[in-house]
Amino acid sequence: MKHIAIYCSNTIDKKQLIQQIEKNFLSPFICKLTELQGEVYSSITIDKFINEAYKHDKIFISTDSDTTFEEMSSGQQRIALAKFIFKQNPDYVIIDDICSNVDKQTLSMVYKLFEEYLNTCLYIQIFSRINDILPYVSQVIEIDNVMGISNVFTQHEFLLKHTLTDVSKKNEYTVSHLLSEVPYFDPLVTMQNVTVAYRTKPVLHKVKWTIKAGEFWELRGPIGSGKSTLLSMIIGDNPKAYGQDMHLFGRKKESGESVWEIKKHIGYFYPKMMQLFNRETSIENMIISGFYDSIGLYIKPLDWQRKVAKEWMENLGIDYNKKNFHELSPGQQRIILIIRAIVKQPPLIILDEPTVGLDDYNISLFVSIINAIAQTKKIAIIFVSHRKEVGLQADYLFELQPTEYGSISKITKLLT
Ligand SMILES: Nc1ncnc2c1ncn2[C@@H]1O[C@H](COP(=O)(O)OP(=O)(O)OP(=O)(O)O)[C@@H](O)[C@H]1O
Repeated sequence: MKHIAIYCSNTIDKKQLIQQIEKNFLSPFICKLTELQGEVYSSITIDKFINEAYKHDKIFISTDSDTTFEEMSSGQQRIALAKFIFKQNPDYVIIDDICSNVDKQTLSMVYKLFEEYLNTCLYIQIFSRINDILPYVSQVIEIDNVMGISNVFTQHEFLLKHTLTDVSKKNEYTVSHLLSEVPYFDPLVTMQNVTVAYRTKPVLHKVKWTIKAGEFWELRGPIGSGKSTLLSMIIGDNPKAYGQDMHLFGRKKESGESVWEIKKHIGYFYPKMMQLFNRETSIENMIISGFYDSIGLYIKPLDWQRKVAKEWMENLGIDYNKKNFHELSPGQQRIILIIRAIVKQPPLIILDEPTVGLDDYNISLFVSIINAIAQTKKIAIIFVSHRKEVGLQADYLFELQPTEYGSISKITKLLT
């Protein structure tokens, strides 16, 4: 079987690309796919199944446990999708962004599963990070930003070209001039013996965490270990936070604060946010909505807010030349949403898997933005990723380690 890969930047609309592939976009290189049975391993498929399940009240992917597909963590959904795909006996699988959302151990399980069908199933990989290329891909097709084929390589030629070119073009920023007064709390967050279970399933066990002003934290843990659960309790979106020993921004939890009072002090990004934007909004308004903690802007922006948004975009060299947020690719949208999280200069920024779907260039852009903010020591950052992003200079590592009672926490000071 001659497996093939498409290398593209994150400006490409993957949904459209997948549709094109299904309609024989690659027919000069592989057999006609329209006559074959195909599946798509992608977060796009996961979102589609979840939407369909809500709309039709129907289960598309059943699970082995009593957790539904929608309730699963993003990594758990990835494995469930991979298993589901091979049960359909596909002739081909389009594999989009194979390394995202899973920890190392789970990724090797996914690799193994794909390797099992290597000789009977055709793989078409879509990737945006050079190191993600699957070893058994023989041909690589590079496409440009308008989905035209710009180069065709063997894997060896492709790797040779990209190791010779410096893909991680270094971006160096200073942002201290963009940050004026950041509200100061000491500490910002404390958690004592936080213990959470969903139905009978323990998730967090006696977790302790103190986050002080200006600290940069990396939060890691295997899939399903409770990272998003923990963050949603800080953000104020999870009812499990009630009854816990938590102090947020100088106040004990449940001392009469509203969710909006908490959100005022936090800028955040989490992957599911991408699905919440269903109105047409300009890029500028999307950034400014960060001042209001709304998703999209529903009132006229003030002049000073427009000025701040413009300064951030200019400082970071963002010129997508398009006015509508929806016209951007998911990768570009992520960068805009990260600026949206920063723009109000909150004392705490929470970024849950912000680099998923970004290409090598935008990862390096992201790393520089975050390092520049961290260096000001004014804003605390919590960054979650299964991948170690080269160059990111966190001060502390907060790890969740699963046990039979739920995940326990471990803190390590990092040497940067
Ligand atoms: N609403 C819910 N109902 C039932 N179980 C849930 C719910 N939300 C989360 N869970 C379960 O809690 C556990 C922790 O999920 P969480 O999303 O916090 O993990 P995570 O560490 O962020 O995982 P990942 O790295 O895969 O994103 C998972 O086993 C998940 O299935």
